[in-house]
Amino acid sequence: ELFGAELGSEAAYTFSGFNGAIFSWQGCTLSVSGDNHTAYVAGETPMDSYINVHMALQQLRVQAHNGDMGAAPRVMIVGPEDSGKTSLARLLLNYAVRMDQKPLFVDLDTAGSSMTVPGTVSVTPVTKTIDIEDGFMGYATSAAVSRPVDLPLVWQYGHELPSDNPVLFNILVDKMAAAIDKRVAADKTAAASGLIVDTHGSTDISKLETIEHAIRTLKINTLLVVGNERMYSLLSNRLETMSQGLPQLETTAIKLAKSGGTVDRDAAYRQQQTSRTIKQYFYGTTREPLTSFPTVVNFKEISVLRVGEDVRAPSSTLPLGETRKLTDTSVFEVDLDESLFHSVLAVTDIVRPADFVSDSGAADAEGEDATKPSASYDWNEAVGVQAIGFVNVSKIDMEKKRFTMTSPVAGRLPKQVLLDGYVKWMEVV
Ligand SMILES: Nc1ncnc2c1ncn2[C@@H]1O[C@H](COP(=O)(O)OP(=O)(O)OP(=O)(O)O)[C@@H](O)[C@H]1O
Repeated sequence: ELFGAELGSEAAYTFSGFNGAIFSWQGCTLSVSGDNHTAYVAGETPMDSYINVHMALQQLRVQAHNGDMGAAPRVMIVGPEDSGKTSLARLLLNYAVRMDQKPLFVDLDTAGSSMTVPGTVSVTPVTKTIDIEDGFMGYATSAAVSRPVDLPLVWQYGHELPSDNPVLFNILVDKMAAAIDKRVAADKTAAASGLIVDTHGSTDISKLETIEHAIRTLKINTLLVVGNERMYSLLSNRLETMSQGLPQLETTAIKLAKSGGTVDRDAAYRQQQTSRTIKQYFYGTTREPLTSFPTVVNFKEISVLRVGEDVRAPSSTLPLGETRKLTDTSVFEVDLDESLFHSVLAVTDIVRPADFVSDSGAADAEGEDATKPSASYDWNEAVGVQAIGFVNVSKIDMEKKRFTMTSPVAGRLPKQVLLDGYVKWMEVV
């Protein structure tokens, strides 16, 4: 198995830019070939404890299928960076699917989004095992091609870490919880199968307020703490305090060991993986390629918004003694200029008034504060709006005041209001 998905015997699989562990319950012979690989046989594995967790979750699902809906496992995985949280989520999802369950995968790992571009949060119904070679993006791509009901629901957060803008992050989790409630009300199997929530890696207890909010909002009943004793102990205490204020919240924390094989990724490796994920969003995977199309858009046809403090104006640039007032959910109209080059923007379904004249005015606003809120229109509906897709700004013509945007959907941009993100991506031909 690879993270819970069964490998075929005598089958060949191709991996690139990937680390992982192949596990066998009975032993097997593997033939490995290719460049730059480090293949070894591990002596120790936490797989026994992982399968025990799966069996316990499965029992809860059976209870839920038998009518005790409150038992449905709502699992959140937390732990330090590179402790194997996403891999454990993948394993638990795969085991659930192999037992005919339909869990929801909630991705709160904003910097390392698995199913779509980074800087987002998403929820995806998982009805098939996660692609062995192409992972979560392979799952999302095949959903885009042939199973639209399994496509993720995505919200553009636009910042790297949950702690960058906790107010906005919590609003998005609330929106997501409402979408999940709707989904599980309409699908009993999904409701009983529960959720698996992946989170951003952190051990900084002072930054765990977003985790606590998500535990409450997503009604998490099982908290898996991977690879950090101290975090387990602190969170167990916090859960006790939280349940005093919220008696209906019963969350059990379980401590799990990190797999010895997990790889500590440096910034360059993470960057490479981010770039690969974005490329797969626009161009699919080797087995399921997608086509992206360039679309030319005039500045006056679109508005690009940003929710929360603008990253281009750091606090360090303020006059001495002045502090920035965090206006976490203020909506800013971003100036249309070269700073948007290579940006990955979310397409929203916000309708711009027909007579709207953008005050971002591109070069006209030169020298002005790029973060000034738009005076001409109240964009508040942009807070917590769902992303219906993403485009990449691949060219900017300042003279003719137009962008070329790459989009996996052909034709004109369907809507004119876009949300800025934090990632930049340059297509390398
Ligand atoms: N048992 C294993 N053997 C080898 N590689 C592994 C194993 N488990 C995970 N990995 C690899 O280690 C890296 C980190 O794992 P993973 O992404 O699951 O960690 P994470 O805790 O989710 O990270 P993040 O800090 O992004 O939240 C990934 O490249 C993953 O493919």
